[in-house]
Amino acid sequence: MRIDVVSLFPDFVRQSAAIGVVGRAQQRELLQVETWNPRDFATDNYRTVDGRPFGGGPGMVMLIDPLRAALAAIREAAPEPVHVIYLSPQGARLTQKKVEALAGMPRIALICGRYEGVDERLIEHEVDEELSIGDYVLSGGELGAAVIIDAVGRLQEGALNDAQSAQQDSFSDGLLDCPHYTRPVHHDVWGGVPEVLLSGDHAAIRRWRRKQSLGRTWLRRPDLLTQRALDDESRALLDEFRREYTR
Ligand SMILES: NC(=O)c1ccc(NCc2ccccc2N2CCOCC2)nc1
Repeated sequence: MRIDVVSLFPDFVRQSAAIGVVGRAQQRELLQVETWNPRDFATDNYRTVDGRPFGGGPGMVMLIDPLRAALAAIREAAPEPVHVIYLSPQGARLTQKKVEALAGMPRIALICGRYEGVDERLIEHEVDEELSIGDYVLSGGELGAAVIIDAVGRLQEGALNDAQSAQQDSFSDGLLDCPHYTRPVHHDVWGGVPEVLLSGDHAAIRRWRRKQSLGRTWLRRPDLLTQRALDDESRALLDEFRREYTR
């Protein structure tokens, strides 16, 4: 999968994508991240990329043409069609479901706005999808781009090892994760570890973990539960958790 990023701060995007699982996915050529600076496509001597807003008001707006020229170069750089995404507070909330859809695409381009954003005509004519990583304001779209690169990059076939993809499974079915423990089995300040995890009874451990995921989702994010039907076994486990919890 190829991801092209339009940003006035290409180093930030490149460096954040060069570490960890995503960096390794790039080394293995499971993922390719390229950055494009609109300033390199500005035609005036001052390499201008922003303009004063029509209608007045504070701040500046990113000009159409440097962004349009960067997108043309991106399209030119490889044959596959490009799905163009604009990161902004006005976008649809990014979810794991959306991440999985994006991860299946051959190419996406991410436009990172700075200043007060970009000229609306660029969005109308060049952007396929506007996405937000959450209901808060950032100084630029680059952190959103880094989030998408990570979430999508780690889903590329072969990016995660077996342990990591197992971890992925517990999240990807729309529930919160269960608690995790490691040594010491008894911490002198914070006590012990749930007995079942030391039992070696793998069926019971699986059951306990599923029950914890369901219970935590019910306690912390009940909205996630309304979005998915539970099978009979899960329903029974959650009822058991709820009975124990309210006792
Ligand atoms: N939630 C998100 O995904 C998110 C994304 C970007 C972003 N900022 C860059 C930006 C991009 C587009 C439009 C406006 C702006 N902003 C510029 C600075 O002023 C506020 C508006 N902020 C939050």
